[in-house]
This record gives sequence, C-alpha cells and structure tokens, in this order.
Amino acid sequence: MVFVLEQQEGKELRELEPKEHILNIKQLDIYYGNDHAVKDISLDIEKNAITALIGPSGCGKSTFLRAINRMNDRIPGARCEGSILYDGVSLLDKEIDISALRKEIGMVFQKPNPFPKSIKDNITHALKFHGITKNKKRLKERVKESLQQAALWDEVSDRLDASALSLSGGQQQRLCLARTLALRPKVILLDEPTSALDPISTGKIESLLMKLKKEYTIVVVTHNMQQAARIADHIAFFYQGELVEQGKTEQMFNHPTEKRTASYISGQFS
Ligand SMILES: Nc1ncnc2c1ncn2[C@@H]1O[C@H](COP(=O)(O)OP(=O)(O)OP(=O)(O)O)[C@@H](O)[C@H]1O
Repeated sequence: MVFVLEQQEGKELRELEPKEHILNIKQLDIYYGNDHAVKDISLDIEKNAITALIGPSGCGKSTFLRAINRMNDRIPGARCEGSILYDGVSLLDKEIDISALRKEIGMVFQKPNPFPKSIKDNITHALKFHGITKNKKRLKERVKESLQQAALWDEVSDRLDASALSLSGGQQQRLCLARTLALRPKVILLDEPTSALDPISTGKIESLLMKLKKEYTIVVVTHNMQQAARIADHIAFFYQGELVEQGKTEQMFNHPTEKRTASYISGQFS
C-alpha cells in the first residue's frame, strides 16, 4: 500500500490517508494468436480517481482496458497471462462469473452504441438482464437516477419512449454512460469515449467524469492530451505494448522521466 507523505510547515512528515487501489494488475501479457499485444504490464489503479491510458495507435491501450472486464474473451485467439486483482479477487480465474463482473466493471465504447430501443428501455433492459429488478416503480426510479447522473435527464425527461437513435451523438454517448451507471458499477472503463463527439458534448462528458469519480473509479483511453491533462489524476503511457511510464498527471506532463513520454506528450509522434 502506498502512503503519501506531506511536509507541513514546521511539522514533521506525517502520514496521510493511504491511497487505495481497487485494481492491481501484475505482469499482464496479452496475445492475439502469436502477436504479443500487451507485454508484462504491472499497474495499480487508484480508487475514486481517473486514470488515463495514453500512447500511439496500436500500442495496446484498448487491449489492456478490455482485459479488465474480460472483453477480450470474445475475441477468438486472444489470451491473457498474469494477474488482475479487483478488490483482491482474481479476475482472470476461469470460474469468474463474467456477467457479474461486467456489472461491477462497466464499459463505454468509442462509438455510442445504444440499443435500437426507446431511451427508457436502454436502461431498463440492462436492469432486467442482470436480474436487478422488474418492479415498475423501481425501474422508473433507476431510469431517472441514472439519466440524472449522466446529465441527460433534463434533455430527455419528456420523451423517454422515443427511440435512442433519435438522440444526437453526444446524447447517445451519455445514454450509454447512463446505461452503465444504472447497474451501479464500481469501475467504469471508457475507450476513447469522446473521439466521435463535438467539443461541447466532449466538455459535457469530461465534466461528468470529473463528478462521477467521487463515486466511481474511472479508467479512460484517450488520444487527446488536453483531455488527459484536464481530467486525469494518473496517466499511464503505453508504447509498443509496454508500459513505459506511469504517474500523477502533473508529474507526467511536467517532469516525465522517460524521453519517449516527453516526446509523445509534446506531440512529436502520434
Ligand atoms: N481483435 C484483434 N485481433 C487481432 N489483433 C488485434 C485485435 N485487436 C487489436 N489487435 C492488435 O493488438 C495491438 C494493440 O491494439 P490495440 O487496439 O489494443 O491498440 P490501441 O493502443 O488501443 O490502438 P488505438 O489507439 O489505435 O485504438 C495492435 O497490433 C492490434 O493490431
């Protein structure tokens, strides 16, 4: 466990609250057939914080992210070695209940992918699927609660039965976030959640994530360095399948220890 030490004026170093890590990833290797996409990565993810995964295209960010809720299981030929502990539970165990895992560790993808159903049903579907409730009153409450959390309620409260596909891209992405939040997960994984959105919708998602981190742990893949600087508490820089460097955002942007990190962050390669 990491303890933060703070020098106070005229006082001795004192121990602050230990930072809690909800995920401990150790020596993770991921292969697609013979291709070694993620190489010996160890990374601890802090609870109630935003961790951004950055790095050039093809460096393994999405592959790494998908491993956390076992989405790579769906890819034929993909295999994972090493260990991912979530609150002490080994997520790579064969016996893990994948559906329960994905309820606790939800995911939002690059392209908004609402179901071709009504706005309301996009949320109730997940609640029914996971056997959370079929009670109409409770479903209604959860729909409102999750749409409010995703800052979408005011825009859609008068048309909950309209098709989700009638929403704008930015609204669809917030609906996808609401759908994930409705399950009350502990961790939210987001794979370039704003890359298909305009700056205003991007701003809305960013402010949302900053609010949500009080209750959730967030891991986000982004190509947008300004976004990483704005929202992330921690940054992990990937390059060619390896984790080159990780640390607090301020340190990574202002005092990276690796030359490759500095070059990437300053836009010398992408
Ligand atoms: N489904 C797949 N089948 C086979 N190889 C894959 C698959 N998905 C990714 N890869 C390979 O794994 C490596 C890492 O890809 P990944 O998508 O994780 O990188 P990334 O850093 O997220 O890239 P980008 O920023 O472009 O999304 C690449 O060489 C890619 O070709």
